[in-house]
Amino acid sequence: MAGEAPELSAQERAGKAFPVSWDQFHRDCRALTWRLNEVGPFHAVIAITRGGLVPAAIVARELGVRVIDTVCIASYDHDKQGELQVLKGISDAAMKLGGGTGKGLLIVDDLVDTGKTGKLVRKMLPDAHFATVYAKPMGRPLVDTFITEVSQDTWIFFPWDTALSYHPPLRDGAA
Ligand SMILES: O=P(O)(O)OC[C@H]1O[C@H](OP(=O)(O)OP(=O)(O)O)[C@H](O)[C@@H]1O
Ligand SMILES: O=c1[nH]c(=O)c2nc[nH]c2[nH]1
Ligand SMILES: [Mg+2]
Repeated sequence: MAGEAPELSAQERAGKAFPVSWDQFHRDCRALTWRLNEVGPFHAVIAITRGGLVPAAIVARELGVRVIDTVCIASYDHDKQGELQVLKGISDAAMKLGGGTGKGLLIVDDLVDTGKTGKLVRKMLPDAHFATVYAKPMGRPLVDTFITEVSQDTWIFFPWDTALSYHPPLRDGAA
């Protein structure tokens, strides 16, 4: 409608940017594994796709876990969160390994923001251990282990979503 302010995306509302390089992400995933190594062993890793696939591969490699399953959830369309859609649930084989409740399973995602995604997966596997690399305050209570907390008004830019580009000098008004 004319005169109405356009709705801001989650990224625009966030305001602050936290860009993460591949190198930094790999290091943070390794740091996460150091913590998880004290908690395991785990029968399987469950990656929340798609963002959880990259940390799940690194964590599983470091922990020596070879059984990996996915739970496929779509919510953010680029940077706007809509209704959560479970596109693929946890496999029967992984469910069996976790005794039906997720005991001994490790859920991995790249981050928790509002916690909506994490809450849904926790409902599926209440006894699983939930690990993320990054956590914002709203989602933090849902996570058992994470590495870095960023403020709620920060948008994390992952290396698989970004590319190197020219940045104007601060003097010319760059943020
Ligand atoms: O705590 P929440 O507010 O629910 O947000 C966190 C979720 O959002 C992102 O996934 P997204 O839905 O963008 O899908 P993707 O992993 O396929 O990029 C991220 O990877 C988490 O899974
Ligand atoms: O790339 C992303 N960065 C974020 O901070 C975020 N929060 C929810 N979903 C997200 N995706
Ligand atoms: Mg995700």
